[in-house]
Amino acid sequence: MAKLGVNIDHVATIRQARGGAEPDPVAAAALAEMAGADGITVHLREDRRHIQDRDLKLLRQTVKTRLNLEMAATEEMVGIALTLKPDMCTLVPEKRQELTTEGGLDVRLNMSGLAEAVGRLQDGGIVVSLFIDPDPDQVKAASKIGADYIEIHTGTFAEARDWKSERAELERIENAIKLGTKLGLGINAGHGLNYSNIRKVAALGGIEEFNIGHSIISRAVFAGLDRAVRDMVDLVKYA
Ligand SMILES: CC(=O)[C@@H](O)[C@H](O)COP(=O)(O)O
Ligand SMILES: NCC(=O)COP(=O)(O)O
Repeated sequence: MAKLGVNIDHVATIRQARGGAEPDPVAAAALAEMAGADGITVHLREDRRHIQDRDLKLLRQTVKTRLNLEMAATEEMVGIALTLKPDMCTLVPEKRQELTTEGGLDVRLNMSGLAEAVGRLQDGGIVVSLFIDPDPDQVKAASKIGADYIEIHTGTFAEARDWKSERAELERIENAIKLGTKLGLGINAGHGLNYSNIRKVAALGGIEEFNIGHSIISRAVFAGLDRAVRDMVDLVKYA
């Protein structure tokens, strides 16, 4: 059965809109866990647009499931991770101007820098995942540099506007799952997944954990976080 990691960045986005103290992503993490989340995901961006260093410190002390820290493979972030020791680090590409992550890491192009970051994090006892597009060359490169997991970027699938491109992207995701599994990588997936499109990806099988944020927090605005997490847990586990 697949697991659900709840990304709580957008709770912090609302807090940062006023620069105050609420809503607190630390409280959101506790509620998500009580509703059945298997893990909590946060993206500490270099520009600190949502999650703050204070959140990360408190989450490390309070998260009872698993804490997955998404971050760029920079010196600053590797240092923070080695001090904080999240259960998993997911290395992601980051652009200052983007509204959200626009694609996967180019592992092939940045092999040596990423290999160094992966090695340093693993030496610190942290499990490392690489957020990549469902591209066989990127899957092979992730395996080559010793990543423990890949997180398959599902954003292109989520944005497909006709069945043909959606089916083509699902096929790419399925092939990436098969190849990654064959190479001994653990497989996670995420980005842009919601209450309608999750079934198709979950039904492929072979994905250990889905990281989902925006759609859950959006539903929580109307239905409450407990209901929103429970509904997604059901979809992820019983697709
Ligand atoms: C890496 C990824 O797919 C998402 O977790 C995303 O980067 C979350 O960060 P934002 O909420 O800033 O888009
Ligand atoms: N890595 C994907 C993630 O954590 C959540 O992405 P989204 O559901 O907010 O698009």
